[in-house]
Amino acid sequence: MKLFSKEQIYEGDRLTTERQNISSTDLMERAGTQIFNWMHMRMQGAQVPVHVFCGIGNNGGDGLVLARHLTTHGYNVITYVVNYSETRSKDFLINYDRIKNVSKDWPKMMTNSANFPKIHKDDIIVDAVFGIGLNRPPAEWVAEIFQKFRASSAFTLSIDIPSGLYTDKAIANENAVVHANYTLSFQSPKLVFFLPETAKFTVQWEVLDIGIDRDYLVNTETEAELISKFEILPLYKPREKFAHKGNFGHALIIGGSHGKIGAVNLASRSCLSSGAGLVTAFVPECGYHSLQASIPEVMVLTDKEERYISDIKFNIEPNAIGIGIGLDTREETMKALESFLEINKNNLVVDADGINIIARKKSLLKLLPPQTILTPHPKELERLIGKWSDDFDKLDKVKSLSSMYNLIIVVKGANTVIVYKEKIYINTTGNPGMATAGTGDVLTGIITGLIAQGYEPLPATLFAVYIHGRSADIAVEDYGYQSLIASHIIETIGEAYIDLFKPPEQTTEPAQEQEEQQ
Ligand SMILES: NC(=O)C1=CN([C@@H]2O[C@H](COP(=O)(O)OP(=O)(O)OC[C@H]3O[C@@H](n4cnc5c(N)ncnc54)[C@H](O)[C@@H]3O)[C@@H](O)[C@H]2O)[C@@H](O)CC1
Ligand SMILES: Nc1ncnc2c1ncn2[C@@H]1O[C@H](COP(=O)(O)OP(=O)(O)O)[C@@H](O)[C@H]1O
Ligand SMILES: [K+]
Repeated sequence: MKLFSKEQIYEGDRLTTERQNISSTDLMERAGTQIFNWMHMRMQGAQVPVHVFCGIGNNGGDGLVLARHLTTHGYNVITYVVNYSETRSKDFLINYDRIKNVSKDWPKMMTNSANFPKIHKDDIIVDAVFGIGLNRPPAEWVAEIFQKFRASSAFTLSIDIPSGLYTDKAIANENAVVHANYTLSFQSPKLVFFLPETAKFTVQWEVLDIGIDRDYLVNTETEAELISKFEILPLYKPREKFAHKGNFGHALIIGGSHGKIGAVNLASRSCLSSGAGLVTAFVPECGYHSLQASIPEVMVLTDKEERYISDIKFNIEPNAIGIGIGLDTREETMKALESFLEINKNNLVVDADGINIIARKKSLLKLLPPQTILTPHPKELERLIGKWSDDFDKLDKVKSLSSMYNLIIVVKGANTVIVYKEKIYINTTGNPGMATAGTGDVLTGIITGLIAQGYEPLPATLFAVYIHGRSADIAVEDYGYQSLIASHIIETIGEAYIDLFKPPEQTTEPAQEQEEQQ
């Protein structure tokens, strides 16, 4: 699913009115009516007090349309205008007149937080104060109103975006943002719903279709894209009946040191389970027996050193190499990695200590082959790009590193973000059960396995991140967040593949729940 920028959304609105020959007021009517339909379907006329707080722009206009329909359908609705500016939008004013025609209870004007009404925790708050037009911090009294929403504990439904969030930059003050239980977003979810610092402002979100011009939606390239089954399924490479293991490539996993051979075990097993034809592990001598005994399917090559890797030499011709897991960062291993990179021409996935070594010696970056994949967790990323001031700054820094060295960078975490040059892909699978040792090693194995069997680096990365999270989502059903371990994720890779071909359970766009609330 494309994530449109604020400018693209405004342009889509404008083009829609032009091509469908409707006014912006008509489009607002559609938007507000969609919100009303959504509430009406769920409330079925219930007389719970609904407090609709409207700003003075078009987001407020949506709120007024909603309040009018709620009123005419007999709901118990109280409407407020949070009068933060005298510059009211045209469509706000039109709808302000329209609501006055259907009710004797005109919207209550608020110019400070002192006249905030009493709101019971079982009431409903609709937040239509700011939409995507927010361009500077809300006034202090408006922020106080947002805090009063929260203090009331009433269910809070935000229209389009929780008020106080920008679409394209970080917030300055967490207290000046509405904490929504649910956000109904027009046409496309907003990027900030997925970033660590701002995802928490809405527990769930859902997209409402307001009939924006189809051609525009289909043909407009966005900088960000949400990755779910719909995007992944077309990347899948089916197997032919007469295929043999030679068709699915040879993957090489290089890593391990004394006490960290398990990382190579996990990556090699997940590499096999992702479908690679052959998998070889290259480890220090101490890893030989445990690997041979525990995964008979994997071939093992060893370094001459017992406890660490000192010289990466092999007599096979792999199609893809995953390197760095459990590797250690001692001097000898750093040198071995550098010598290897100087001669390597293979597709590479670099993880863990592989990244730490590169972060220590940045000149190694230029030795990486085109479209090398780096899979840093937050600490490794910080070593690589330095500290960032906020999520947007982080993404900018990752994009410039990716562009400068032609790298695919997997920023791991809840909603893993894959960055390639200026484009970002946000994964939708995965859960907090994955915050456990070794799950990153599993991801490295899957990406390497997919490249080995013929996937191009970028599709391989998207596919792997999706499947890795999906496997964990399947496994967590049996194990729960606490007892899920990396090996369980490997065991469910098969089910995650099969799941790709199951029809979706819901026909409409499901609501998306932020993980922290589960
Ligand atoms: N453009 C359209 O045709 C449609 C717009 N829609 C709604 O319109 C919203 C965007 O509306 P607007 O562009 O009017 O913007 P908002 O309603 O988000 O904000 C209103 C205006 O307040 C001003 N402002 C921004 N930050 C402020 C601050 N901190 N203090 C005081 N004033 C501030 C800005 O001039 C801004 O335009 C969307 O989020 C969506 O809800 C929907 O009705 C669908 C159709
Ligand atoms: N809260 C979370 N929600 C979803 N995915 C998560 C969460 N925490 C961690 N993960 C995923 O688990 C993996 C952890 O990788 P990493 O930190 O490298 O683990 P390790 O180094 O132990 O192998 C990443 O793929 C990351 O995206
Ligand atoms: K809002």
